Amino acid sequence: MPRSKSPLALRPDSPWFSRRKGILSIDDVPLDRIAAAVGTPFYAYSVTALRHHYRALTEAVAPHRVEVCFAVKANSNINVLAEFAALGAGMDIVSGGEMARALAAGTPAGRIIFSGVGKSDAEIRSALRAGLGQINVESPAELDAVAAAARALGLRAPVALRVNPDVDALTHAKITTARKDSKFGIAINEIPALYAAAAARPELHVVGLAVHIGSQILDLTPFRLAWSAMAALIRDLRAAGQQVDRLDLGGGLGIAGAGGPGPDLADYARIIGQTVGDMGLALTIEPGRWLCAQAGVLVAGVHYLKRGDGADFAILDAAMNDLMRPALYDAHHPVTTVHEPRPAPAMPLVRLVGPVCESSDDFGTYPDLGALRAGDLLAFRDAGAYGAAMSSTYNSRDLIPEVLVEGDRFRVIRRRVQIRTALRLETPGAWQVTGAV
Ligand SMILES: Cc1ncc(COP(=O)(O)O)c(C=O)c1O
Ligand SMILES: N[C@@H](CCCC[NH3+])C(=O)O
Repeated sequence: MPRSKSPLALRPDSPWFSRRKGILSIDDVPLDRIAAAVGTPFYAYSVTALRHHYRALTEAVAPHRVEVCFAVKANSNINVLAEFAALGAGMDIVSGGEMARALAAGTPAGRIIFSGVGKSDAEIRSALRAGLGQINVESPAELDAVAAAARALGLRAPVALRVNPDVDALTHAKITTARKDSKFGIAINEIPALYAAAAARPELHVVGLAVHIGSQILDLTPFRLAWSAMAALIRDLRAAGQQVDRLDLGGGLGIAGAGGPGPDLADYARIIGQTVGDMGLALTIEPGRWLCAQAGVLVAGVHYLKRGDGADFAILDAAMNDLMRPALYDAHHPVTTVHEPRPAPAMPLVRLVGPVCESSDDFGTYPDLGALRAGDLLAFRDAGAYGAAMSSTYNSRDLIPEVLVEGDRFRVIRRRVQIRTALRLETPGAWQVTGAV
């Protein structure tokens, strides 16, 4: 994960975050006003930023006629999905739950792609019944399961085979997905035989191939390698008489930290054009992070300050269950004080931690937040992707609110999910007797 060098700097590429009368605002809404309305911690997303990112990416890839399917896992709030659906996005999903969300958000079934390595029979059946546009199959066993479900339903399943091209995405080891030892996809040398076998099955409509090499990719070279390998594979398949109409290029485009620019969209689009652009393929990309990360913040309150060894602790009301990327991937999110930073005689080192009983409930050390006081609000930037979507109720903590901001208005799109409500839902069942002892 890239580490931010200058967390106080407001990025010039983020016009939706600015200081208004000294208070950090998202679009035209000061973050302390949202805090007063919903309490802290909370997530807030700028609709303007979501739209900006969607339009910038679709325009960049438009010359190559690429369909954009938002990876729902990055931010699965139905209201966020509805914004993308209204802009014309398709969706990339990985579970029955995500399918329900994508459909509820208004995405046409035919524009939904079902990815993922372990789809259940029930999920496959509902995908077929709903008429999803494409099921990306990740193993011969899963291909059999899809064929069996299609046969039972009397339908023809539109499938693509997900290829593992053995390419290192040069990202964090935990989010690289296409090295030889990865659980994802089917080894590239196994594809020709499997493709031919699948194409011969009447209950399958083999539309083409898919690939996804990892996430938070900043160096575009691995994309070039993977997509070139896909182009060569498709040429071989066609030479062997197979029909390959579609290629799903996956997601993975990374965002930069506050310190520097992210990958260049024009370069990304150029690589698509140079590798697979002139093969008469219907192309798709599945971006998640790039479309929504920079549109969102997590706002946390400083609860206590405490002397520490080397750095003082600021104990926040947000924790690893709200934003787990630092604990999981050592990710470092830029942090900005919502108020103007207070000058301090020497800029203190502050370690931002949460209340959860784990030492890894630690957001990292920040050198220049100024003098903090209890009650201050801090904004964790780049939190619009894999923030709320990955949150949990660990330590029986409530799921926190999410807020959508547009211009000078905001609306709550997820209320605080109280553990008390969850308790009511977890009514104990009777023990089942499973056999004689
Ligand atoms: C199959 C697939 N598509 C798309 C994505 C979205 O990735 P990102 O958010 O990095 O664009 C992922 C997540 O890594 C994925 O597994
Ligand atoms: N969840 C990860 C990325 C993995 C995406 C899913 N394959 C993140 O926050 O960076």
